[in-house]
Amino acid sequence: MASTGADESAAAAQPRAAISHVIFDMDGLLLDTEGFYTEVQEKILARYSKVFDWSVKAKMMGKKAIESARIFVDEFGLAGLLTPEQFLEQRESMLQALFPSCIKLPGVLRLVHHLHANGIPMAVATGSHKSHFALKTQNHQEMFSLMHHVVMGDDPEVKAGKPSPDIFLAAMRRFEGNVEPSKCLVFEDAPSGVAAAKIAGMSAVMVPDPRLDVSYHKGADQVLSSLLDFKPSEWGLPPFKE
Ligand SMILES: O=P(O)(O)OC[C@H](O)CO
Ligand SMILES: [Mg+2]
Repeated sequence: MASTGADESAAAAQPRAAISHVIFDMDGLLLDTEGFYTEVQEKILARYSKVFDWSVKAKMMGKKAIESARIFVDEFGLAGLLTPEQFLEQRESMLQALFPSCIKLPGVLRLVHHLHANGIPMAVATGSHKSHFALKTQNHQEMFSLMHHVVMGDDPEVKAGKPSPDIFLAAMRRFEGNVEPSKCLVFEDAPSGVAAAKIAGMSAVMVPDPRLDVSYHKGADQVLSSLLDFKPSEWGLPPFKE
């Protein structure tokens, strides 16, 4: 159930941190796109009589395309049968057909509108590259227009993908004023994303897929089953009013 202002009064007394800026991951956090990656990977694996495995997906999530492609080939024992580049080529048309139909995850709109209405600057930091970002967000323009900026995986400042802190530090630097990492709260679904946020010196709320083993939750400051469970006042942010 959605939290109320009354529910949050105790948390507000002693927040976990004094957050002033919020950075959202996109795939699997704002938008329900991770299932598309899984579906396509299963199809490609079937061509080689291999079976999808969540422990490999856990390593691929959140990374730049070529980084996750290398993990896919290595971890599924496809070296010699398929190169990372061929994997990306094989999946491309399937992903392009699926991305435009993606929907927002539960609680996303409520939280984004709430933070925007309260003047909390927000950004997106996604491992996704420009062309995939455009396909995924084409039906969600209104929400993304509320973000101060977006940093993508193919941005020149993002030398390495998550768990490198590059993308979150770039996102932080592009806010107005001098923003400290300790004032930034990152929302992530991927283990590599949580690690990147923590290495950057930020707080991390993880909203993992329930199929991800709990051992991957470690490192997150808070783990929620849905953004509907997020209580802003626990982080020094204005509480929900409804
Ligand atoms: O989770 P994101 O938004 O960093 O995206 C990364 C990949 O595109 C999908 O795992
Ligand atoms: Mg993600």
